[in-house]
Amino acid sequence: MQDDPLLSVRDLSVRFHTEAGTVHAASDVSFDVDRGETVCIVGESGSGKTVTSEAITRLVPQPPGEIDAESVDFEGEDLLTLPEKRLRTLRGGSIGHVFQNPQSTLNPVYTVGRQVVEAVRLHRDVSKAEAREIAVDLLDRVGIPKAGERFDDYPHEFSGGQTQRVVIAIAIAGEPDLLIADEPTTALDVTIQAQILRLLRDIQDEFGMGILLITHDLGVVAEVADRVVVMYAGKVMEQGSVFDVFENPSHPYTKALLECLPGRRNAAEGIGGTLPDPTDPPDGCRFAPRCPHAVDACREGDQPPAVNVDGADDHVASCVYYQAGYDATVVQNAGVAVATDDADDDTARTDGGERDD
Ligand SMILES: Nc1ncnc2c1ncn2[C@@H]1O[C@H](COP(=O)(O)OP(=O)(O)OP(=O)(O)O)[C@@H](O)[C@H]1O
Ligand code: NI
Repeated sequence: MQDDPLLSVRDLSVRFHTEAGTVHAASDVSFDVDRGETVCIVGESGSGKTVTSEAITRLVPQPPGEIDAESVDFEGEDLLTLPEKRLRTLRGGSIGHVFQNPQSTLNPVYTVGRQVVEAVRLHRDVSKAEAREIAVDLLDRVGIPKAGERFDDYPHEFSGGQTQRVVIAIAIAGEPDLLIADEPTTALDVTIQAQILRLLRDIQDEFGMGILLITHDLGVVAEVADRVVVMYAGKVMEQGSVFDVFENPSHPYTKALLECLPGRRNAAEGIGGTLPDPTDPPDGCRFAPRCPHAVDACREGDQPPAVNVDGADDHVASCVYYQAGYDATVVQNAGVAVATDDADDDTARTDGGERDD
């Protein structure tokens, strides 16, 4: 018997009604996050990662936003139709959220300790003194040295890496089952970045929570993901286990992204062209205008359905070439597979998603 996923998102779409027109920020996005699992949403800037993650708990302001979905199921409740009051209990409680801009999470006029205490008391019925104890413990656990002494310091007295640790402490204050972390390491240098990723992993091991991690950095994905959702221009292009997606990238967009990794063919140039206008996305596959393999069928109708690309039934790509009557080898054999025969270049290779510590 298999447990239901912790989070199950089906056909989630987010539009913004603006003076310039309707922005199609995310369209028919579907994925699951299991308990204890890390799912990464990856894609270029503007592909709809943040909007998707914030729509899960309906944080996208409506209006100008408009969220719809078949369902957004979290622990048996449909977040899409849940009363706002219940949703507020879940936010910061069962669902922790680390926002893309950590500075905006902390209020500069209150001490860090007070803000962690507030997060604790919001979701746990404890006295002030107990909350303080829990807060110090949380700060300690996320690696703030001498947490008790730092308790009454203000946010500006913390470095970027420490600020991110505090933000994570606040996000886990409610002992979440799901942690949504939006580019949690982007602003940090590589050493600190590695520490923060390790911290998230340690917390996950301890609490068994599911993590939805948003990043544009494939290096981060290789480091932490169990599964990967590749987004482009608001649509899911490909998804599968980290092993399948890195070893057998199947959508031309995923291949193009991987070719931009350090040491790869397009490391310097990046993917040619730009994202389509989100108020007027192209017909057919949204990547077609930049795709070297695009044929007429790629420019017609809707985004191609997600179809199984190999034996693994959870590895799917939304590409015309995997449909009956097309020769999938045209896209499968192109690109990354031939780009590297350099054994040193293992940036994109992972050990099948296994953790190496
Ligand atoms: N409040 C808003 N009003 C109008 N358009 C918006 C709004 N918020 C986001 N968008 C648009 O939605 C699209 C997706 O944005 P989103 O922030 O989700 O991208 P992202 O993948 O998170 O990018 P980044 O890597 O830069 O964080 C973009 O075209 C963006 O301009
Ligand atoms: Ni974002």
